[in-house]
Amino acid sequence: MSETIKQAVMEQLAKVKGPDLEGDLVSLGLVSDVFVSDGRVAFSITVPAERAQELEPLRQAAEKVVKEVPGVESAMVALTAERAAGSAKASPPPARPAPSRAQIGAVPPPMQAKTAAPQEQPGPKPGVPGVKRIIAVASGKGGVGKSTTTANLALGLQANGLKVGVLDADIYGPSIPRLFRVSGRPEPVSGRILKPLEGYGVKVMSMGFLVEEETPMIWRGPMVISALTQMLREVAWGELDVLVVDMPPGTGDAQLTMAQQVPLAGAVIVSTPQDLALIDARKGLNMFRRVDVPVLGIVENMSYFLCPDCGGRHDIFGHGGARAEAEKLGVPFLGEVPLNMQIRETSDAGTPVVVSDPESAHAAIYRDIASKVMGELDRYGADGQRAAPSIVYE
Ligand SMILES: Nc1ncnc2c1ncn2[C@@H]1O[C@H](COP(=O)(O)OP(=O)(O)OP(=O)(O)O)[C@@H](O)[C@H]1O
Repeated sequence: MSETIKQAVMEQLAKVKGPDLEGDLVSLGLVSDVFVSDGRVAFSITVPAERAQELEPLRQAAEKVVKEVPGVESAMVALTAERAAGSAKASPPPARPAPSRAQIGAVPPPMQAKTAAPQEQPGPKPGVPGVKRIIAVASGKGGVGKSTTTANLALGLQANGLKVGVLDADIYGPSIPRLFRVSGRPEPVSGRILKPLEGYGVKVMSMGFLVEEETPMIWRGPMVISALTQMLREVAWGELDVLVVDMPPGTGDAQLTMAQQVPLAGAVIVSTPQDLALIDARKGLNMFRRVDVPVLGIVENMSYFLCPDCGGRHDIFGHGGARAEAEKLGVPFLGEVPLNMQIRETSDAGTPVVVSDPESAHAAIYRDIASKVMGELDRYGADGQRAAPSIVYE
């Protein structure tokens, strides 16, 4: 069945003209392997990185024709950049005679990824040697302070005596390099294995190290998943008590597949108190429950505003929503972080408050959240499977 669909998909794609309206996507060799699973189709089209935005209509056209194939329920089409080996910049794709595996744009040769089918196989998830626990920090939508929380939580765990690493999987806007003030390219230690960079004693690996800043964030779907698995498994993490994964915001297919493929011991959901963010947070919660990953709790970020002038506390976003929601949903409430200039300035300057002002009340809040996360982790096995809640709330 899936072979028939695959063939029909290729036939449809052969009707779509290439980026310069010469030839078609298939004969130009721009289509990656096509993955088919339960009516879900995923593939990528290779384009020059600098033309990604301009070629969005091409992506949409390909998606549209593929959805017309009988038996196809959804199509995940990604534009990926191809680059010359050893070069950081994407180069125009050479015409190829036949469809070939697409390469991940801007990934240096040791990281070049094989494509992987999203959601095709849950299978056993092997752990990462030396890493005791992997946890995800997620948010239902962007801009809620997920990366700021990831960085300060990781540093809080370290302040509580743990050996910690951070894997920045937020491909849409990797902010971990900035938060830890680390840059450069990870060097290979042996073969394909890369050495993570280090900031404030925390080992850090990020998609941001592997792409040029100006490279459009066009990595989506299956490409991203395989890059993520390689960042997990082809990085010399060494001995870690906890590896904290900063997930991309949202609850789409890419996030679900990540949640499925990474051997997670648990997930922390970051939300602002607004209703909308909470609805999104609830979606995030359900996403992890669907794949049997325990939700370790919810952090309410930008919970309230302490006025530096009058000293008054202002619940500008209607504080308390996340605590009530957590109680309703039966997940731990990990703490509330105020909307605060110091948190913002220290994050944006790459000196998160837990390290730059450890005596401050804000640093204490993050350490407390870290302690609660540790307490929750103790309740589950390293694979997060034992005693994972199975109820999905709608
Ligand atoms: N508690 C806070 N008080 C003040 N500013 C904050 C707080 N938390 C985060 N910020 C600021 O909000 C902005 C967004 O934060 P951050 O990048 O952590 O969010 P995010 O959810 O990871 O965003 P994205 O989804 O876009 O990656 C940053 O400028 C950060 O400094």
